[in-house]
Amino acid sequence: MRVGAVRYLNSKPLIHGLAGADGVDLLLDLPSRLADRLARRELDGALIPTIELLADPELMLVSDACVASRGPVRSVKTLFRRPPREVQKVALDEGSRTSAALLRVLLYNRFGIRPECISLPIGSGPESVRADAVLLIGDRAMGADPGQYAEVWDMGAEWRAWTGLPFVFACWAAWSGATREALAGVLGRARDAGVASLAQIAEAEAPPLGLLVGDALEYLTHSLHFRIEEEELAAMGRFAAYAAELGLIPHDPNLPRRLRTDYGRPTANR
Ligand SMILES: C=C(O[C@@H]1C=C(C(=O)O)C=C[C@H]1O)C(=O)O
Repeated sequence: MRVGAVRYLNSKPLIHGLAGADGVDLLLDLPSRLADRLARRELDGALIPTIELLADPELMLVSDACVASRGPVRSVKTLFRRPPREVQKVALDEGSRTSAALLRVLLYNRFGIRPECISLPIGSGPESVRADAVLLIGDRAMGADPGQYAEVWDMGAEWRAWTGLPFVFACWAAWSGATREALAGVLGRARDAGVASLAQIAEAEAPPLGLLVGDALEYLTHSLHFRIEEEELAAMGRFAAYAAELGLIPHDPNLPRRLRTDYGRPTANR
């Protein structure tokens, strides 16, 4: 099976051990590109930005393994050059879909703002764009220097403060129930093995990213949450409702069915 996953530090615990898994052909890319590849059916399943799953009535959640946070996430930030309530133009990290939608949802609901949106290419830093705010995700967001900005939002913390809920940034999705049956167990086991090996992952991954091992371990252990539980499901539903209200995705009355996580049981009665 062709499976795509995000290459950031945040998803290493989900794919630790997956490369060697039987029948899994693993490909790593940016979250936004994985969503496009899954849409073109080049992949059977992929770890994609949550908003892409919420937006497509044919996609199904495949596993309860995810990239979420229950408070500050540290690797998804909006850097404001002027106060948030004055923002007119935002630059959105090319790798992001979900956090891009999250920023628009928060600006609209808190300040009634629908900003002009431009893309911040992967190879370009925040200083390269003229915008009132810049959204950065992934490893490069962790190192962003807050000193030179009017305000910095940690997007996990902002969502939590506003809704009281966790936030699910990325999750596994597939087109068919058959793929879901085949992948659910593999992905869940890979996550369990990864979460049991966070120290080892931090040690291997931190140096090339210019992070201290302790810092990377703290991020993987405390900032991130790798399992979709009741609260995460509620958060996905709430986020879908806000995004639909803003016209970013269609409203899908079947969403709860697509987000079921009672995998591994016979499909007949679903
Ligand atoms: C937590 C993060 O979540 C990422 C954010 C995504 C998005 O905004 O679309 C997609 C995948 C996640 O890996 C991060 O970038 O650090």
